[in-house]
Amino acid sequence: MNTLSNPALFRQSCYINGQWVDGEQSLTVTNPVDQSVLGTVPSLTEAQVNDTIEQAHEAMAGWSALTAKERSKILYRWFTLIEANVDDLGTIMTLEQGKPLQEAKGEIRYAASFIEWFAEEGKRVYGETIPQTVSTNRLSTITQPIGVCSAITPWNFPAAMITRKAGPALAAGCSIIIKPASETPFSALALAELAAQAGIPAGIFNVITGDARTLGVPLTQHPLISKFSFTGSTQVGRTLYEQCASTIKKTSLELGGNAPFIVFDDADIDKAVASAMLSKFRNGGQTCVCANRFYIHDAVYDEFLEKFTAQVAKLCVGNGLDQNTDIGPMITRRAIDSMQLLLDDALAKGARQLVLGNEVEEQGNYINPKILVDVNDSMDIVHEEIFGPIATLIRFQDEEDVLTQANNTIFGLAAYFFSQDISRVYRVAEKLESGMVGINTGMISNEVAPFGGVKQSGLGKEGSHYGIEDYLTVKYLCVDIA
Ligand SMILES: NC(=O)C1=CN([C@@H]2O[C@H](COP(=O)(O)OP(=O)(O)OC[C@H]3O[C@@H](n4cnc5c(N)ncnc54)[C@H](OP(=O)(O)O)[C@@H]3O)[C@@H](O)[C@H]2O)C=CC1
Ligand SMILES: O=C(O)CCCC(=O)O
Repeated sequence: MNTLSNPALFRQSCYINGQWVDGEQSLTVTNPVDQSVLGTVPSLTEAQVNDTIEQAHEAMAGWSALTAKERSKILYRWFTLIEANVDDLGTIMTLEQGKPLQEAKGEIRYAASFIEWFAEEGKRVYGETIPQTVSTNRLSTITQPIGVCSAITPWNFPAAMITRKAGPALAAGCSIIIKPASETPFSALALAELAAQAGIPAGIFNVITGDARTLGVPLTQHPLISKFSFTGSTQVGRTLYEQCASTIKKTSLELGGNAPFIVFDDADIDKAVASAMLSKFRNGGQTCVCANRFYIHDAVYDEFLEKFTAQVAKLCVGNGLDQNTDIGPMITRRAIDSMQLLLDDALAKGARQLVLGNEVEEQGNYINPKILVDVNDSMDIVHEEIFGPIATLIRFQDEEDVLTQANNTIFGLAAYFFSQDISRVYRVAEKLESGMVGINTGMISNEVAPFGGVKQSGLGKEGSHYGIEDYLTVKYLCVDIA
């Protein structure tokens, strides 16, 4: 981290109640490029987490008493500081997460956009008046901050998944405690440093690190936590949802996906190919909204495959700090091992892997982009989240049939399709079982639109004007004026 222009952003302590706090034990954080040690972070005890929650609860009284406009000004300062430090924050992210530097800086801007958006949106939280049912009654609602919030976030978007939760929480008047993924805590701690510089009061934005199970228990079960938000795997989401049940917490879950990417015979193929590249290979394929299964109409299959293969063959695998790199290292060796199991299963069941000609030696956490053809529904790779740079192609002929295949999954996060027929656009968009649909585009994420899934991809919406609702309660007031 000695290349940072602002070394204060590299913090190796937790940020709790306005203080930098250490633990008796620590976790080591490594660079996925070569497993070299970047630094350590504390491994907190459950007792330290309980103290953090109590302090966040006390701090919330002052923060929620500010006007929305006062909170907005402070959040706006945080946004400005994040943008001003994009180079250093991007470097920290590339070093701990692996994604190419330009992509990392893009994520920092994306992360900042949630703070800016909710700084504004916090000022537009309204109650309402309701026509009475008894003439002497006056009925209305007020909205109030829900209380202390907790969040557990993943390594694939180490900054944006934090601000997408902290932005609305703070704008609503809540305090929040974040547990980032153990692979990528430094991006979270750098955000905490900037939160402090922005003047966010002590106890309102807290970042804690340590063993996931130890920290997860109080974050999901402490009675003073009112709302829990999680982004990560469906498997862990299920466990945390169960843990939240014991104290009936309001819960948002943004879990795994298995996005279909359908190219109809009336599609603009060049556009579909360009979008496929974005959707499949963003963050090396380690994104919950990445295309996981490509369904290509028989009539355009050969054209799509030829053009797609030509583009994939240009991708460069390497260190994210190198300017030419398109795909950095995967986050862990374990991630590659899981992909290998899916590949082996698919190849054993008749899939073919194309030779692209740009392959590098697959050592450490590096994996080449791959295209599999002759893929079918019997293969695990069609049903599980790949989370890596492997594109699987399936031919189809019939719209109804491809919809049945696309919907044949427990997941329902994102779906994409390409068609220039307006009737088909509405017909297919309405029938796809997913929370988000990209139509003639492979990029759907931004701060102004509701991000979230259906089925076992999760609960709730993040970003957009819906995103703040999860951090508010609606209180109904009934006044008898007789
Ligand atoms: N929807 C999405 O965006 C994501 C989906 N995934 C999917 O999950 C797969 C596995 O990735 P993985 O990193 O293991 O994802 P996880 O779901 O295990 O990790 C996400 C977050 O949950 C935490 N966590 C894990 N187990 C517990 C627990 N028992 N109690 C409390 N917190 C917990 C992790 O902490 P710690 O890091 O300390 O273990 C991390 O902060 C990926 O291959 C991908 O398919 C992964 C990440 C994001
Ligand atoms: O994969 C994820 O969980 C983060 C989604 C990134 C995005 O907002 O597009």
